[in-house]
Amino acid sequence: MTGAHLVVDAVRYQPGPLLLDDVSVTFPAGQVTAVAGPSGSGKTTLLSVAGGLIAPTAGTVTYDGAPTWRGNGDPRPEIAFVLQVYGLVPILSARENVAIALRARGVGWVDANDRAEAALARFDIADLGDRQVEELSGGQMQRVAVARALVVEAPVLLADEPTSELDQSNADVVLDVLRREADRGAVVVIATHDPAIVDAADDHVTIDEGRLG
Ligand SMILES: Nc1ncnc2c1ncn2[C@@H]1O[C@H](COP(=O)(O)OP(=O)(O)OP(=O)(O)O)[C@@H](O)[C@H]1O
Repeated sequence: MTGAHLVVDAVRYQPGPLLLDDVSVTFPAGQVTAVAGPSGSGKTTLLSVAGGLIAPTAGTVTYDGAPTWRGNGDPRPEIAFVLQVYGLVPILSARENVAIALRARGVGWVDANDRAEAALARFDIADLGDRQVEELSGGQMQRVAVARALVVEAPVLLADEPTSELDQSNADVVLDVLRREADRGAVVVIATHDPAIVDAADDHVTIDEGRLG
């Protein structure tokens, strides 16, 4: 763990409409930071630019001294996401969906499967490992997506509404695991409109109409 911060500096994102307007924020290592704001305020857009999925129109995002945008929308291996639309492969099993995140980072099949199984167990869905993701409920899919992001032990974790489909006890498990990721030194950012998550975070920033408040 490097302990580097994720630094968003004077970012504008304007694919047509102005969606991020002069946003500067540092997401520190070892801390859970909430990005709070109403629906449509720009939380997903900020996480996407911060994590290097889309290029800023102006300004920079850097992690450990290098830009997160690599020119093609492929995130750096140090950055893991829980996306709102999950990004799971519907015809693969829950375990395979988690294991491919490790396979993409060079982990062998046997090890990847074992670690995927353990990650599913953390979220109480080990029994669903063989099920195709398209057969799962929304909340079960969300836990597979969280397990996939967590299993790679990335130093940067960007989670977009990671508990929106979960009941309170499963939401508590996910928040607890994200907290532990920060405790081991990761940058953890959670986009949310849930005041309870904002309260549980170490710090928060507020976004409205693409501007930080
Ligand atoms: N590529 C795009 N082109 C034009 N408008 C866009 C594009 N992407 C997002 N938007 C708009 O930008 C605004 C911010 O969207 P974003 O998804 O970042 O909001 P959000 O805060 O994450 O909302 P929610 O809480 O509903 O997920 C919205 O009005 C959305 O419709």
